[in-house]
Amino acid sequence: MSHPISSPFVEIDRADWARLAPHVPDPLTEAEVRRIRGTGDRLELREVAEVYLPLSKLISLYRDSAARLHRETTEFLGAPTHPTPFVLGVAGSVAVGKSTTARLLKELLGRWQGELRVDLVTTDGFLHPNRVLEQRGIMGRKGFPESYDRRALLQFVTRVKSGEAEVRAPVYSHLSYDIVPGEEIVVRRPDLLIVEGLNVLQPPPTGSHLAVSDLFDFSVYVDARTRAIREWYIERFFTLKATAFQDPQSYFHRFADMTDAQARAYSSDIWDSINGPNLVEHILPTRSRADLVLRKDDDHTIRSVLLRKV
Ligand SMILES: Nc1ncnc2c1ncn2[C@@H]1O[C@H](COP(=O)(O)OP(=O)(O)O)[C@@H](O)[C@H]1O
Ligand SMILES: CC(C)(COP(=O)(O)O)[C@@H](O)C(=O)NCCC(=O)O
Repeated sequence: MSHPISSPFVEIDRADWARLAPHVPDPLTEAEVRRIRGTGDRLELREVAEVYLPLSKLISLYRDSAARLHRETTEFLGAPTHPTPFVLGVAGSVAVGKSTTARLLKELLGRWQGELRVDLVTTDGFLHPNRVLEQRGIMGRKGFPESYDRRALLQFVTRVKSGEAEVRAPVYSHLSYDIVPGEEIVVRRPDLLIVEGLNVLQPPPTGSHLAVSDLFDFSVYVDARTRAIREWYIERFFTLKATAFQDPQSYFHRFADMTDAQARAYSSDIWDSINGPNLVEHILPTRSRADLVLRKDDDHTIRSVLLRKV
């Protein structure tokens, strides 16, 4: 008789998790929460206090432990070694709210123990430019593992993790729907690097030995029901249609004057042909590789936290 695979996580109900919150008076202002909150997300100050403060505390425990291990290893080797940045991965579907989570953690962790230098990099900068995607006939697979220059991403994180003084990453624009030629972000030996993207928890592709997730000291997967994320994607499309798409520079400007029926049909189609299949085939299977899962309800609020059994 085969046994069901038991979960690698313990699930902690939001109310129990909130009791672990350290006392931090006014961690962020309303204006800061508004600035951090992505289009369509419902992040509230209450969620910052109840969910993200305990999470920041936990991540800082992992960071302290990594620093201690580093000190002890240096002592053991009897040779000085430089401390390396702590690397945090944030994964999840398109439209699940990963970028809000990543921006919020950057803000909270940066203020946690004095002034920590935290840098945030999104993996869209490592997408192949549209020109290459077109050449390879994979424009309809933007966001799938093969649409990224995975080697360049791995090299980037390896160089940051190994303490290089200055490491550069390319930049993607949702406005032009492409890599921005000549633009880059520069990472200079941060204390902590956050790497956010759909595919950051992928195992190494066949023939490679290492994946970017092998360099993570901690990882968070933002999770919700697939049906709910589909609705969030479509709702966000409507909001973007009324805002970002109105910009004549936007790649999506041609959709700015769509009727509601056309917008629903078009965004459902993108979801059903690209983002939905990518979630089911590639992203969801990586959830169990995370150290922690934030599970959202259909109204976007975080319902529970799943923590890897240690
Ligand atoms: N076409 C677009 N135009 C402008 N902003 C966009 C567009 N698509 C997505 N965004 C923004 O880009 C960010 C990342 O979106 P996404 O990759 O879907 O991840 P998530 O919703 O999990 O943060 C979000 O803040 C979203 O609002
Ligand atoms: C740019 C993205 C692939 C996300 O990139 P990430 O930063 O997660 O690597 C995604 O937001 C996207 O634009 N997907 C293409 C399909 C669509 O237009 O929704």
